[in-house]
Amino acid sequence: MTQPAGPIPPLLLVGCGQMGSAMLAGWLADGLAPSVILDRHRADGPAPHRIVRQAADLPDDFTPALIVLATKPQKAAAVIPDIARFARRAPVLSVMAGKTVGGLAASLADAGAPGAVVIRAMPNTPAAIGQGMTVCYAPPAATEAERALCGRVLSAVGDTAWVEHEEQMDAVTAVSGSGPAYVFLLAELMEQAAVAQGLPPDLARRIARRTVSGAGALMEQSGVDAAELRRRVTSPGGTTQQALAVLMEPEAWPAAMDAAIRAATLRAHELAS
Ligand SMILES: NC(=O)c1ccc[n+]([C@@H]2O[C@H](COP(=O)([O-])OP(=O)(O)OC[C@H]3O[C@@H](n4cnc5c(N)ncnc54)[C@H](OP(=O)(O)O)[C@@H]3O)[C@@H](O)[C@H]2O)c1
Ligand code: PRO
Repeated sequence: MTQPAGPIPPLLLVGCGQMGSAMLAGWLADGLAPSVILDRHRADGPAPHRIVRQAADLPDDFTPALIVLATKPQKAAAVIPDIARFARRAPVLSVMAGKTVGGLAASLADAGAPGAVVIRAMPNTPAAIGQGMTVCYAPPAATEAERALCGRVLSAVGDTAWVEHEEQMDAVTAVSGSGPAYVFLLAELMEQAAVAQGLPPDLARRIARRTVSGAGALMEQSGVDAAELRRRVTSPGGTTQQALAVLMEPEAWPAAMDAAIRAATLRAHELAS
């Protein structure tokens, strides 16, 4: 789908915690039209954007191009009545894990916004530096213009993809939504193991971080398959082969990653209700 060019249209960002502020950083870097950030913790924000602590501070005729819902899924029931009056005029883009389009639309209808358009997206925190991965789902009722609007907003913070089946969003959440945490854990564990081998902590931290970020950048820039890049590091009879024999045992990383993604997918499904 071709993304419209030009500035990112005015948003109402509801919830500006870890994910909301990561997206906001990316939007600010890409030229965000004057927008409103609704979050009870932020005291100030970058001009010309307006920070409000509560939805009641916004006038009834306030009409953003898009409402981005970035509170915890557990806060959905509390926040929806706050935004329903704006959702009568603007589509809602939810980044909440688990919460379904149908469930959110029903809650909005109960709160006075029948027929509100809800589109789902699952971004990740590298959005803060324009390196995010966001997967989106739009119900059949969403118009092409509404899809394009969400695509424009999300492509400002990285790569985007769409799924046809909403159920797939749970596995997406487990892989790319939560995924940065798995990569950061890898850096943590490599650092700890380096210290255990007698390296000074500062050097251990530096080489672990740089190895993870450098490998990620190489994978991105080369476009070569991860498995082939792995093979290029693995000299026959060398050190990597010894390490991979441990990690690639079926009961080691393959089983652990499969179980982890399964557990996260299940949790995303549970968060729907
Ligand atoms: N973190 C990630 O990597 C990530 C990735 C993809 C998607 N997500 C999704 O993004 C959403 C936010 O996650 P997060 O990690 O950013 O959570 P977070 O850091 O807790 O941010 C949510 C923010 O929204 C505020 N908030 C809650 N209710 C509000 C209300 N009624 N009015 C105004 N502000 C309100 C919260 O304040 P209080 O703390 O006072 O409630 C908090 O500042 C979740 O649904 C999550 O599934 C997160
Ligand atoms: N952070 C959210 C969670 O842990 C959703 C994906 C990443 O539930």
